[in-house]
Amino acid sequence: MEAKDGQAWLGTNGYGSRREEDGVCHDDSATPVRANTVDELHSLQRKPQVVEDRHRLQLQSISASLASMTCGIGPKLVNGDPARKKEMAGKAVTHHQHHITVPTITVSDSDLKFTHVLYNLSPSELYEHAIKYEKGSFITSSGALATLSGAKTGRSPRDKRVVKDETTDDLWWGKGSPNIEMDEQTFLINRERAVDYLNSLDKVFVNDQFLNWDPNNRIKVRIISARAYHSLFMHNMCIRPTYEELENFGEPDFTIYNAGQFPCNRYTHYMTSSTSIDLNLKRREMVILGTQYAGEMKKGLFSVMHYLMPKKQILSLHSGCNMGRGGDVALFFGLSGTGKTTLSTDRNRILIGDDEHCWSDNGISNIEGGCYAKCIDLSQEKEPDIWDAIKFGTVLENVVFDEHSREVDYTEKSVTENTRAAYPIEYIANAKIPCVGPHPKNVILLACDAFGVLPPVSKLSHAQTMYHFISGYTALVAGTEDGIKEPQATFSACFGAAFIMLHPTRYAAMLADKMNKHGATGWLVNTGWIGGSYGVGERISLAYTRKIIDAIHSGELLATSYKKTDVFGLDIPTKVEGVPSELLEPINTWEDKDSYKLTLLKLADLFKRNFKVFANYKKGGVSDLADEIAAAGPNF
Ligand SMILES: Nc1ncnc2c1ncn2[C@@H]1O[C@H](COP(=O)(O)OP(=O)(O)OP(=O)(O)O)[C@@H](O)[C@H]1O
Ligand SMILES: O=C([O-])CC(=O)C(=O)O
Ligand SMILES: [Ca+2]
Ligand SMILES: [Mn+2]
Repeated sequence: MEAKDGQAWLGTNGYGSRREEDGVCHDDSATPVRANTVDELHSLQRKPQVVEDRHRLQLQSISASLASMTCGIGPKLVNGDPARKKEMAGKAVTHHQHHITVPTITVSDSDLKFTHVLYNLSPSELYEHAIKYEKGSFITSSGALATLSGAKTGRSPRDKRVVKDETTDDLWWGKGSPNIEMDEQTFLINRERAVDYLNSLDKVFVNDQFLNWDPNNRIKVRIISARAYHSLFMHNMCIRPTYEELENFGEPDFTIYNAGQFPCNRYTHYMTSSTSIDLNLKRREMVILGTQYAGEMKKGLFSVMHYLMPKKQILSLHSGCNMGRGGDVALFFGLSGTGKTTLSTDRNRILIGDDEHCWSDNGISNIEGGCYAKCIDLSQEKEPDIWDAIKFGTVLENVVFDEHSREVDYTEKSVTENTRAAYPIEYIANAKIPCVGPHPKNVILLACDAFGVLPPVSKLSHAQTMYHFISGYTALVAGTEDGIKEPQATFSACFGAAFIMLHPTRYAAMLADKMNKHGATGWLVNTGWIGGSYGVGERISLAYTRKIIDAIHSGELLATSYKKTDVFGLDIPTKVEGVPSELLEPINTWEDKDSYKLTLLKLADLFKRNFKVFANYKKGGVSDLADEIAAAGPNF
């Protein structure tokens, strides 16, 4: 048989044939190919890569990002891959191993050592890197990439620092604020430490992606990291650029240097541990040292949006969001673990996003391109859509699985209670792409009340909505923030004090204004305990909470009759379709009524004391509302 230029060999009849010789049947129906070795055969799998000017510009841009502050110019670039030494020829070469959409670039500070830059790799490539090089990375039975985040399995809010300079006067500083100051010089020391670390590696991953589905307010982000896990996580969580968008990406608006495997130097000023997450708004950069928990990148960028968006009169929100078939949009506010992801992911509705949104004059837009679901006790029966999203491409953090079958045991907490799945939003079957929607009709405040005294649902007046939004009460569920081992009552302004950059009243004023203007109704939903506090009672079933949420969406709860509670003065419905009526009033489910009353007063007192600092705050623009809002809290 003859080879025909560049064509695979075909059988004599062009299709392969069956011949009978010596009474033996030879099956040569398989089409032979022109290759003498496995390597040659392998090379036929790939399409040739063309190195274009634009790719050269991208390399230059990445080189500038990775430049040491003290050395001036950025590291030298060559194409290559650490596993393919022969390509380290010291110059840009056209090579056939890679498809054009996944250029592999090499960067170095010295001519002697090269650091390979792996630019916007695909999930398949990132899987291969993770499995080959990162201990604890495995493919689970459903196809997800199981990985370990190391010693930190939750965020470290006490290690967050924000550079204080002339541009950050309007930030929220001081008591209660998440913004712990650092100076520019110290930031540069940590930045240099991260850049030196990254440049010392054989390879780094670079993601160029977008945040915010609102095309007028989109920002370009670059994430430089050392692990395929981090790159795949951000691939899933940020908005993925199309080929054309990537070609025209240009310079990023914000850059993350994730050197999480490497600690900060505790002798450095402002450092109180070996972990540091440093935000510099003027330089538009973030440095991560001493934690590999990927949520730091996600929430670090969220903080940036909480700074940039309000400057444009756009409200940034720690909320989930979904939409009914009729176009009615609901927001789900709540702290970590209260149910934003679980309840916004709803078979009967269209998912706009599970965690971070913007509310502009044009409506709602998701900031992210993916979802980040808690996995503890996940079941196919209770959360079928999240279950189905855990497949090839999904990052599964810190889960425990069977060594042989690779079946995940979602009840296992031995690594952490904060097990997580990060998947692209289109893995949810009824996601809305692009992730935007009209102005919300319902604003649902979720609280996971470990005291068990808040009603499962109440309708809020305007002032009550503001009061509870500013209070941001919940019982923090174990594990999401480092060091918290069991549920405890907590207040977090705007249901996200760890991420907001301005004073809470600034966001509250914007929310009040938007809800007024667009006629949205506020609700308080307790997804926490009934029948007693944590330890005595139990968490309300997800099935009941879903019924309550259904009744809010359908309008059923607007039409029903209400009863006012003591102390908190909440309006509770007397009937909700599918939920036992006695459950709607907490005192009914408590055996020990005296204990209920004491607990109610205890919680009310905690609310009161927490709100004091806000009640007197006049700077934020809600001053005329302040008295009314303060009065909307508990009275006793
Ligand atoms: N009645 C309930 N309502 C909502 N969630 C419940 C309920 N009972 C149990 N859960 C569980 O509580 C958890 C809610 O977590 P979810 O991922 O929705 O939190 P989140 O608000 O999105 O937090 P984060 O901001 O950290 O992502 C899930 O594990 C869910 O299964
Ligand atoms: O940031 C995280 O680790 C998870 C999350 O969504 C939150 O805490 O709100
Ligand atoms: Ca979530
Ligand atoms: Mn969140």
